[in-house]
Amino acid sequence: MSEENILEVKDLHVDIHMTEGLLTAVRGVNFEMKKGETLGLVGESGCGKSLTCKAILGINDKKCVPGGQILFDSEGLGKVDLLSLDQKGQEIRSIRGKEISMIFQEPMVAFSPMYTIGNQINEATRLHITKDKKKSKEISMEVMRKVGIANVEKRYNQYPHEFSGGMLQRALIAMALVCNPKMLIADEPTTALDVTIQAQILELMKELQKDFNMAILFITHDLGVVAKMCDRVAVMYLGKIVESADASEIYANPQHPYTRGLIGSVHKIGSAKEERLFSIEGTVPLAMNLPKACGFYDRCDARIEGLCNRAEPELVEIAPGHKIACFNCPHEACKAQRTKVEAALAAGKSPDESAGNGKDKNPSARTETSGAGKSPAKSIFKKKEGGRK
Ligand SMILES: Nc1ncnc2c1ncn2[C@@H]1O[C@H](COP(=O)(O)OP(=O)(O)OP(=O)(O)O)[C@@H](O)[C@H]1O
Repeated sequence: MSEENILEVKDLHVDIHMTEGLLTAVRGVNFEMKKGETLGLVGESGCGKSLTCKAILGINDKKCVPGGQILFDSEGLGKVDLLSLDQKGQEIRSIRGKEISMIFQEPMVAFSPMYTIGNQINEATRLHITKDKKKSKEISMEVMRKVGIANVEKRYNQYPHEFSGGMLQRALIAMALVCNPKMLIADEPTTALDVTIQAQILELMKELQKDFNMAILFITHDLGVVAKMCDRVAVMYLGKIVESADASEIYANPQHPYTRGLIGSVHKIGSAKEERLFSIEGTVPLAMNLPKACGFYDRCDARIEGLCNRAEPELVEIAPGHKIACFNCPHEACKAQRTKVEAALAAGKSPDESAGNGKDKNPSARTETSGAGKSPAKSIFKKKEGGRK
């Protein structure tokens, strides 16, 4: 594990054993996070973002089975593979909540309505920092002040229903930060808030990140939030990362057709009124019995027939720090992968060694198995009918 990294996720898989069959929800995800940086994990609903995060914390359902490696630079345990730890054992519990914290999108669900806010923040303080009641209350109140909760003495003894949505999200952030974690996982932390409160919370998170010098893994489908918050971005589709780069590079120079679609679907302030928003036709297919093909094939307007429906591209680096998994990309590294896979297919060999995860159950070409009941799309980027005038 590299010295500058706090986290390295290597070939992460999450398989879900359903009565209908095996759902390969996360299919070989690789990324790393440097100390103190913010990485945005972006993608549509159902592409595997939350399962990836829950695998890091070891809080996935029993039926969701992770594989691969999640290396974490822990204070107490040194460099450790989180997946090798007993997911209910003492070691992972000494990391979860203390060294790695998480905030969710729904603070109302995260807090129990039965206990006061102070009591719940204090629970983490007592568990991980000090058993001394007076001291732990002081620490909890201090962090409540830090996240901008006024009148802390009164607020400490109030119940969740007495807090507004924005204030409750601040309290949730306080609970996540009370142990001074090295890493924070923020799963859509502002989705449930209105835009002005959203902006305040994002600003607060940025300030606190500097104060606490922590890395943030930011899960979102909102590219506006990514632009504001993230140093780097990993775009996920159907359980895989299809593009990753610095945030500024992703916006200036998106290469994967899916990333271009996501960016095109965000309205930019200052753009002409007549300019219409793009929508990506179809939905993320269900990752069950996937054929050997690019996961985005059915929705892609840049697909290459006979190739994208027969092999799955791997992530290749096209510029320092910029990776993409697409056969139809003009960069040399992508062209080299394409040539190799085409040669393997022409020779009647499996292209698995050149590209594709080789774990798919159905080796047939992707024809009718489009998943999620979609008809094969002619173009993914359909201009919205009756767009802005
Ligand atoms: N406990 C579970 N049981 C069955 N299927 C699950 C479970 N958790 C997740 N899935 C499925 O795994 C896939 C990935 O889910 P995940 O929650 O990681 O997606 P996501 O990208 O975080 O979406 P969202 O933005 O909606 O949270 C989806 O098809 C989802 O329905």
